[in-house]
Amino acid sequence: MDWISPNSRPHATLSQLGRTTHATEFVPRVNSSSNTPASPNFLNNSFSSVSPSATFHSLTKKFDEPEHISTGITPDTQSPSHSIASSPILQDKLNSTNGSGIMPAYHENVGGTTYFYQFPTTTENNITSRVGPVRDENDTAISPSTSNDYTTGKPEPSFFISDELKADILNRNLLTLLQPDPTQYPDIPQEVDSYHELFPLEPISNQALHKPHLGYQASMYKATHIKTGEHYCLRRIHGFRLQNTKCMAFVEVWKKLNHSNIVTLKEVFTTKAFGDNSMIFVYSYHPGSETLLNKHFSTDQPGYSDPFTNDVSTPRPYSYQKNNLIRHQQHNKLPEPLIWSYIIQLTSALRLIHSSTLACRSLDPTKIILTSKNRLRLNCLGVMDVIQQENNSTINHLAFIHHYQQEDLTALGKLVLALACKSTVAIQRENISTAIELVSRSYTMDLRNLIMYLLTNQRRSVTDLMPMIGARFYTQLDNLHNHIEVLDTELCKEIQNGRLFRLMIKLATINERPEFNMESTWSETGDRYMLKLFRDYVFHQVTEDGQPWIDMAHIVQCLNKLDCGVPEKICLMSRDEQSVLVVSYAELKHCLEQSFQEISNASLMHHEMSGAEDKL
Ligand SMILES: Nc1ncnc2c1ncn2[C@@H]1O[C@H](COP(=O)(O)OP(=O)(O)OP(=O)(O)O)[C@@H](O)[C@H]1O
Repeated sequence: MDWISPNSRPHATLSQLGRTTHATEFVPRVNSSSNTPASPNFLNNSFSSVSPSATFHSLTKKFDEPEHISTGITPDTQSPSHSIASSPILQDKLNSTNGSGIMPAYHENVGGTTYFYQFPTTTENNITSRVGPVRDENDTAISPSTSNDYTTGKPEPSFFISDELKADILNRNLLTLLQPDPTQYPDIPQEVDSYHELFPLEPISNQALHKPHLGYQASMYKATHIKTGEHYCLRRIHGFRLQNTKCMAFVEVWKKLNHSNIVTLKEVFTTKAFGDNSMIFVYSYHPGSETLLNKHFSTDQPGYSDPFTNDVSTPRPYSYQKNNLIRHQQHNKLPEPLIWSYIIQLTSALRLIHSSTLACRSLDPTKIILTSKNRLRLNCLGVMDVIQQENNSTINHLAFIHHYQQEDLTALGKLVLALACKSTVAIQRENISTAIELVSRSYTMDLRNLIMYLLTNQRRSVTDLMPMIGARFYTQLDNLHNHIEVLDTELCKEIQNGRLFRLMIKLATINERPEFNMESTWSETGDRYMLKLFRDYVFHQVTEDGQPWIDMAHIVQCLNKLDCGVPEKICLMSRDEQSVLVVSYAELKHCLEQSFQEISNASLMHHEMSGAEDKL
């Protein structure tokens, strides 16, 4: 560190000054005052190690290759003057040295050859306009991942998570945090067992006639666990009185099932909180999910109509109906890879269920939920076991498991047929042969054979389906791995951002702290003064005409270098321009750690707040 104007840095200690290493590496001349120890040849000297690309193209490069900066593990430590090039404050000062407003020339010796460079004029080199897009504070302009690079088809690199993923995550967070309006839902209890903040996931009215579980009415709520704050999905079976606890044996087995295509059952209990005897099944909550019925068979979707539904008011000849079906199928059919993806996920879940001596027993489009990227999960598992055990307590349901498993496979066949015809009516007995014919016309024989196997064979097993799926399994696996890779890349970015965020917490905790240890000027003196100037250097740069200059690349690069504590030196200037410090990132890092440690220790001592430092 070089101390250029001592009078404006009151409390610098000798030891701090003594930490200075190889200070002559970069000695800027900020003004021409006689007490400045800089050499008259400073401009030439100071840029002697600059490579042209690192100077003139630094900003462009940063935007071209932001990943290098955001990862920042090995920041460029070779070009101290890079800091000057990217600092309009210093450029301003350097401009003023020749009074012409044009940056002076400098030269560089590379392998014995001297290259001469001249800074572009201010208008050409208008930093603000060069970095114009970054001025969007919502980072939309600096995170070009929103827009694809249409020439290459690849998303442009960004410092931040992609907009699509961000929107998906934010949407899920939003749905998770939704709070019920008590005036809108006065009948919903405040608390149900260990859960509160119940929020209905479907309209509650008009449900009295809708009895999806063997004649029992059901409703679905999002809820928060009182103790853990975690979110769950409560399926309430209305008016259900549990007489014996035999069924709990099933519940225990279901609770142990953990599979990526199953909505996990957490617990089951009875309650009178709703004013009746209700049975509550607690499931994991998957925000933003919709049922398969809603996704592919809902008449609410614009343009959807079930092709197998006849208009009874205008009867048509059979040939007309058939042609109509074929035409409809050609225009509306689901892509075959999507159907196979569903088959793979469903059979994967069924495989685990059946091998656990259980049966799904509710394999229909209302009991399958979908989240983004066509992730499918079997829902409401265990409900049928509990209800049926209660209704027929004398029957040994375990003995019927094989039969139920066969029913699952028939249900799977019907579901695949319904998907392939995009019709829930297609699976009615009178429509099945037409539906199969449609599938033969529109899809591969493999799909038809799978449906036929499931709908016609007597003794079937889910493992028999694996050879029929065949190499499509590899495609599914490949897609998943590719998706994991995308998420991994996004996660890497956010890890780096988290690292910089922790660094900024430290800086912000120290900067402008009004009083510490009875010292009112603590944050303005000693090591902290350097950090204050550094904060200005990173965040408060202005252009020559005093306009704010915001360059994400500059900010990220500076923070990365600080985090690494590289030996590169930068020139910090006070706002009154009376003092200039030449200091290395290593020294700044040391100051930051020491100052934060001081605050952290005091905080622990006085408030017994644990682990602020460890967490950071
Ligand atoms: N585990 C869950 N996590 C998040 N949302 C869920 C979950 N289970 C269901 N949902 C959502 O709750 C809503 C209602 O689910 P429900 O199972 O009651 O569907 P439904 O079509 O009304 O079926 P039913 O005829 O059985 O009532 C659906 O929008 C569904 O996506």
